[in-house]
Amino acid sequence: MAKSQLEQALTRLDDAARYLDLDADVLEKLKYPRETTKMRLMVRMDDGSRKSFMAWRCRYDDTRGPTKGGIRFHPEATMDEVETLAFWMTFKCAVMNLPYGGGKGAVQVDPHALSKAELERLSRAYIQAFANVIGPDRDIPAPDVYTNAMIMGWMADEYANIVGKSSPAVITGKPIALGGSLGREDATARGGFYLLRHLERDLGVAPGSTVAIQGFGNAGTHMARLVADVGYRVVAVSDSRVTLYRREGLDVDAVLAAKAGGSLAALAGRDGVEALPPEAIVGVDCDVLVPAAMEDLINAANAGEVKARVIVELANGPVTPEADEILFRKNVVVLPDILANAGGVTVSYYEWVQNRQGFYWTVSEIHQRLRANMETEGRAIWNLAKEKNISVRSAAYVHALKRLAEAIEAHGTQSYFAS
Ligand SMILES: NC(=O)C1=CN([C@@H]2O[C@H](COP(=O)(O)OP(=O)(O)OC[C@H]3O[C@@H](n4cnc5c(N)ncnc54)[C@H](OP(=O)(O)O)[C@@H]3O)[C@@H](O)[C@H]2O)C=CC1
Ligand SMILES: O=C(O)CCC(=O)C(=O)O
Repeated sequence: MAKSQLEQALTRLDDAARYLDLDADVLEKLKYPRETTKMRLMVRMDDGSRKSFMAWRCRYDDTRGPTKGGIRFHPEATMDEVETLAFWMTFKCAVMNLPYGGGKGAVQVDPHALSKAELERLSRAYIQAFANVIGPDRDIPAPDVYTNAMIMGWMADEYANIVGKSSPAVITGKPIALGGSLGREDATARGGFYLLRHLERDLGVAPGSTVAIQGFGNAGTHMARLVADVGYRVVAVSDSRVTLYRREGLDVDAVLAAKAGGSLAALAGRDGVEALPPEAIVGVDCDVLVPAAMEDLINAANAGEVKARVIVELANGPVTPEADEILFRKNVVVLPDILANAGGVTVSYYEWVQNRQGFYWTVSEIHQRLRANMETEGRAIWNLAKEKNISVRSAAYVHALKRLAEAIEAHGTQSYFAS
């Protein structure tokens, strides 16, 4: 029988455990999600009918603090996917030494098929359903695929209505007007960008190197702008419909404008821009490939096509464990999701801290802190990978697992956290 997504993800835990002398309790604790709540949301449509949508929230592990992680609105969302994403959040928060465990949520819906009012009712229904699961000290959602600051604003408002008081620290990635943090909007890309720049010499890339970006939403668009601004050449970008490719480099401003105008394809054929199928981005000739969309993009079937020397995983889980082995043998360096896209949750943490203290930082303070955090954890993981001759992903898991194990043990052997 084929492995579930979570079973596949757990192979990374087993791999990391080989490098540490762990108490068996630690692995037993981390092998299963602590709590997954499943609810069917009933939402009134504009035409007066009611439609139902399956929704989940998983709190995978709260050993190191309240669970933290985004909410995804996607037609193919499943409980297995939510639990896997929550497992990754557990390790991501530990990689960055944030005082959080891992969580994630999703609604199985195509949000593009809803009107704005329907989307708002769906977002509020999610909070009505999960109000007892989430909370500023229990479980703190944020944006993910096909959710954004506007949706987080509606959700924070609904939570405030339910608990009868303003409670901004319950959700991060909010609009600035509702206590959102400066710098959260591009934080996922910026974290990956700071990591890439810090490791340039080790990786053998620099401004002038070529970049291909898969997925052109929050993570992908900001990454395109950041790398182009310092002189990297963005040769390809893709979304769910098309890959645009130009060997000499794309005009990033024009690409951003085309996407904002509704369709990347509008640029096809202009100035030598080629339009290819979305999946063609994997084999594009480039130095740095940046997956910024969904899981399993690079798998056993297409890993051999990768021409990039470096992969920066802004997406969660874009490389399967089988593909990881193929890439490692090909000397392709993968900067793994739990490190490379951790800028998002790190600035979410800053937002939560600012909400709790009621005092807000400037955007340059946010950028400075984020850069320092990415460089500290990134360097430690890079050095560990070199020292043990293992992949950067394995090193990131070992780095996080050490912290998780210490916390599990510190709770005491009779604690429910460790029992
Ligand atoms: N937002 C955040 O703060 C964080 C996000 N991430 C991860 O980054 C990734 C992207 O998230 P985010 O940018 O927020 O999401 P967005 O919803 O903003 O953008 C998603 C992008 O992915 C594209 N896409 C969706 N399905 C496919 C597909 N099958 N093939 C190619 N492209 C596809 C979409 O295409 P189209 O535009 O055509 O719909 C869109 O451009 C996800 O893995 C997410 O979990 C990780 C950390 C934090
Ligand atoms: O900002 C956050 O809290 C979580 C972001 C997220 O869902 C992720 O890192 O995958």
